[in-house]
Amino acid sequence: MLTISERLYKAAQPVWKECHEHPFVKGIGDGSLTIEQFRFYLLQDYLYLYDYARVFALGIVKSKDPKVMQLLSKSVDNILNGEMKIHRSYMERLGITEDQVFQVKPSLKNVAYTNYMLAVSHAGGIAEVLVSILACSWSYAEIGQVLAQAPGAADHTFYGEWITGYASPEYHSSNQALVELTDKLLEGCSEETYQRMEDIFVMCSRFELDFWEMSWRLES
Ligand SMILES: Cc1ncc(CO)c(N)n1
Repeated sequence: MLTISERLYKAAQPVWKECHEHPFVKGIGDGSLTIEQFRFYLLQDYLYLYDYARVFALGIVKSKDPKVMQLLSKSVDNILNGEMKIHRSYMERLGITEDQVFQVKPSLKNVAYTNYMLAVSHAGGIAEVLVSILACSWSYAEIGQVLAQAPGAADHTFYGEWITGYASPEYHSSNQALVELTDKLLEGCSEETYQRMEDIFVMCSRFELDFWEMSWRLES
């Protein structure tokens, strides 16, 4: 019998495969991505991450389990003060200040994605919150790992830092904790509930693909 997370993973495979094959993702891996495209992505992703952190914070509000609250508050800290260090480091390298990022308007697809996660999480319970963040976290952990396996990719002078960040044991283990928590929260759930979760997971995976595509095309 598959666990809930294994079922979700399987359901999203066609979309994840497209993410792995996307020229933006491949371009980070082989260093062929233009700095202009990466810069566009970086600014949009920086704005994205503040809302992403808000979704985790909503999970703290929705949870009654102190252990879950602790895990989610650690995740909020990991995003705002860990993951975003990668972005801040690239901003420094590219001469972009935080004030300048906040003058950038979030793109249509960026807003659509974060508003979807926030709406699902506001309307739902802790399980909806977890599942709506899981595709983001898990797909990045997998992309980081896959890209880091290519010889020299993690040592690339520009994209190496991004790859190393998402391939790190810290990122892997914080994602693993989210996968395990999702399984725990949804263990033995009804088929109806599972289907609702699958819809959320697949929708977020499609938004992930859209985010790569939007960044590739500089679509604001
Ligand atoms: C769009 C997007 N999805 C997921 C992650 C991983 O946190 C990220 N940084 N950006």
